[in-house]
Amino acid sequence: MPGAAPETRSDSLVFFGASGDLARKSIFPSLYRMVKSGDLDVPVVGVAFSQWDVDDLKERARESVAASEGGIDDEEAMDRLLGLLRYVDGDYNDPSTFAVLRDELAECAAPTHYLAIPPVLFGTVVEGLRAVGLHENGRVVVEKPFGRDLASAQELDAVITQAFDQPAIFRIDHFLGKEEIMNLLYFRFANAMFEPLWNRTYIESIQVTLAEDFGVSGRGGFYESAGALRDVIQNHLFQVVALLTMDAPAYQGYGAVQSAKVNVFKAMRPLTRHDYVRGQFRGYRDEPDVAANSDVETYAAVKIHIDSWRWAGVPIYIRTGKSLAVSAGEVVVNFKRPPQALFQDALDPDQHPNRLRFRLSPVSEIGLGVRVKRPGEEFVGHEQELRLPTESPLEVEPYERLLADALRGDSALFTHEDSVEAAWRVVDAILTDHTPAIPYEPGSWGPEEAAGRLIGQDGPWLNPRVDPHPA
Ligand SMILES: NC(=O)C1=CN([C@@H]2O[C@H](COP(=O)(O)OP(=O)(O)OC[C@H]3O[C@@H](n4cnc5c(N)ncnc54)[C@H](OP(=O)(O)O)[C@@H]3O)[C@@H](O)[C@H]2O)C=CC1
Ligand SMILES: O=C1O[C@H](COP(=O)(O)O)[C@@H](O)[C@H](O)[C@H]1O
Repeated sequence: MPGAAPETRSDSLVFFGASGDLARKSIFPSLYRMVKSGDLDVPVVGVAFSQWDVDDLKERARESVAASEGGIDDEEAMDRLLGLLRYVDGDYNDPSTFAVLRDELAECAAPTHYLAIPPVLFGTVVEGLRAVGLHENGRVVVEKPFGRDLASAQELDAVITQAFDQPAIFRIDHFLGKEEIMNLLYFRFANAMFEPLWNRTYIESIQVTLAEDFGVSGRGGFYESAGALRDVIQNHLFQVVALLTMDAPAYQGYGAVQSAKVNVFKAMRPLTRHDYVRGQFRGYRDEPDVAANSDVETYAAVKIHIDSWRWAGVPIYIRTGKSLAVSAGEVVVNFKRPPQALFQDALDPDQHPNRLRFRLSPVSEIGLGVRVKRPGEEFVGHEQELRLPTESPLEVEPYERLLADALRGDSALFTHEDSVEAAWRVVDAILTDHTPAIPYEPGSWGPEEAAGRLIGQDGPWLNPRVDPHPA
């Protein structure tokens, strides 16, 4: 029997990968916040292969929340979270792990299984659940990347849909649960003033940057099997581009947003090696679990073409990298210059066009870059930016939002298989047909070639500025 009806509220959360990096960084703090907000009051079964017991899991949970922003500010809620935790130890390749899990879930009729594990094990875990009947009346939340390429994504989908119906499959992309990314959709379609300009007639180019000033943080094994293109571009940053460039949804409701996003991926031209620059920070090969001759990219920059009426001829540049100069996420929409050089500074190549800038992290902000006249006799101006901080202390963390939605059976903010496959179609060729990764210095902005060969005349890259004391 297939998985749960979408509207059923889950009565337990099974959390595969409880000893992992994501669990420590994000999931325990989110579970804690869910307990505080009343969104989590069901047993949480952590599963890992660390030879832990439930006390080790509780210790990890406590440490993880204590180290997160805000720390433990409600001891009673922390105790409630600890009281919900159960633990199962075992290898996912060993069927007995799932038999033990089934016994642990004996009292639960509708579990949500969350797979925060290495992507190569997604299929193994789903088959393990199915073998012991834990798919019945259950749902599954699968981390990204969903597959390694188009063919493996289709194979994975076939394995998962043997166990779970599509409405019980939640493909998570935590960027879709970020306030500043949901705001891209809201900002575009809640304001009428930008929509007439949002096309090839007025927009010259778009840049999307996700820079991180840290390396692979002990995740060398994972990174060796992924690389920056699979880790971040095919999923998180493509979702950002889709929200930025999609047509208006045809009706109210998130189903229409899903369709509009798929249309963007379908209109993206498949990338070739000429649209792609790869880099690797010096020192990556010395990381644990990284091959001494690894060619895996820790930096990736691509030039996207959307062959649609709206976007024909507007290049969209996406880049991401580890060990770059700063940690920041930003989108810059560059508008075209005025059609005539009316003022004497208009021919200055350093004069910036109008820009709309969406700072996604570390703080969120929208900036509108315009030129204004400098006081004086001359008609000479400079660029000023209207800055709108959009950060709020009340923000819900992405995993808090998305896991609560999954437990409720609300799949609006999760990706669908057609989107995943359409996105793989765009990058499929360059996963294997590419130039070697170019070494770059940690703390830099990545290989020069991304500035030269890739972006060229459409540049320069606009590097996000991180204020030490943001306004
Ligand atoms: N880390 C991040 O910043 C983010 C990660 N993700 C996604 O989350 C997923 C997990 O990533 P991450 O936490 O970094 O990965 P880690 O490698 O840190 O953690 C993997 C987890 O899987 C467990 N595991 C591995 N092999 C087995 C096995 N054979 N049997 C049982 N358990 C096993 C590990 O257990 P043990 O250590 O006990 O062996 C560990 O708990 C990935 O899909 C990733 O793309 C998504 C967003 C951000
Ligand atoms: O999925 C991933 O995302 C993080 C970046 O997400 P953020 O919310 O922490 O900005 C990235 O560091 C990681 O490599 C990747 O697996």
